[in-house]
Amino acid sequence: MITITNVSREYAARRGKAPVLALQDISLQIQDQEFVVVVGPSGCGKTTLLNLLAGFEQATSGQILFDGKELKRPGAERGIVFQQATLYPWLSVYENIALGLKLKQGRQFKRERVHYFLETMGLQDFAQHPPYQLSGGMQQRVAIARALIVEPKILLMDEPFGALDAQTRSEMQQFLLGLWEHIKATVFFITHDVEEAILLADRIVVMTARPGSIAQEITVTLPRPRAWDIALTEEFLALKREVLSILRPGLTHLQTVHSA
Ligand SMILES: Nc1ncnc2c1ncn2[C@@H]1O[C@H](COP(=O)(O)OP(=O)(O)OP(=O)(O)O)[C@@H](O)[C@H]1O
Repeated sequence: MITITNVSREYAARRGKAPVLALQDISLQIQDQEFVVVVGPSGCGKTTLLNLLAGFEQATSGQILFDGKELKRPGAERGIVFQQATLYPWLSVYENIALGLKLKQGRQFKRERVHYFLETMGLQDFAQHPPYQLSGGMQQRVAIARALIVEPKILLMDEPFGALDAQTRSEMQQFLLGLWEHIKATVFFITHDVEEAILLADRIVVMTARPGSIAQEITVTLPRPRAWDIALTEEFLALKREVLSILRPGLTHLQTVHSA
């Protein structure tokens, strides 16, 4: 479990600019195997929060506990997937996935693990290809495999499908849902896309504009497994309206006036 208590993060003043308070007084608990999605306006501190959980940055005040221990630096129990797949172009898909495994774990073990993930990700025919020969969605699958191969307890995902076209994005959402049912790791996922948030999440954390704080937490009780057409249900639309009314209160008001 991750417990974030009264966390704030200020970036120091730079080149004559005032300091930036990116996050203000964030308190949040993330349960084991929960799928938590953070949505919020641009610049509200979503990536800053993820970087704190990754251990890339330190809170200015407050505390983050991971299974009761203070979280201060990166660790193998936290896998990270960014918007760009950030793969090594001179290594094959196989080698990119194998990167996280240590040599001392033995060749046989390594080979089996990589093959397991190649299969799970539907990449078995591309093992020896360099990543730039793969589509964007496939490259992200390699990045997810690379993060998962060390069996992290939590997967931190920063807009992982943000750079993909709509069709591939939808496929990757379904893929991630299936994978998550299977691996049952905790997922902490950042997105701009409200529909993506509702489709994936057990709980949506809606943030305010900068300085980012938590506007509301919304539990998503839609049944699982979920397919894309759940977005057509009344329950889904009600959730969408709820999230949008927090993110863009003016817009929801206009829609109401228009449909009246
Ligand atoms: N290293 C830094 N130094 C100074 N300011 C920073 C730094 N990193 C982020 N910021 C500022 O902190 C605020 C929060 O940034 P952050 O990237 O966390 O927001 P975000 O919600 O992820 O944004 P987006 O949705 O656009 O990706 C922004 O105003 C940003 O300019």
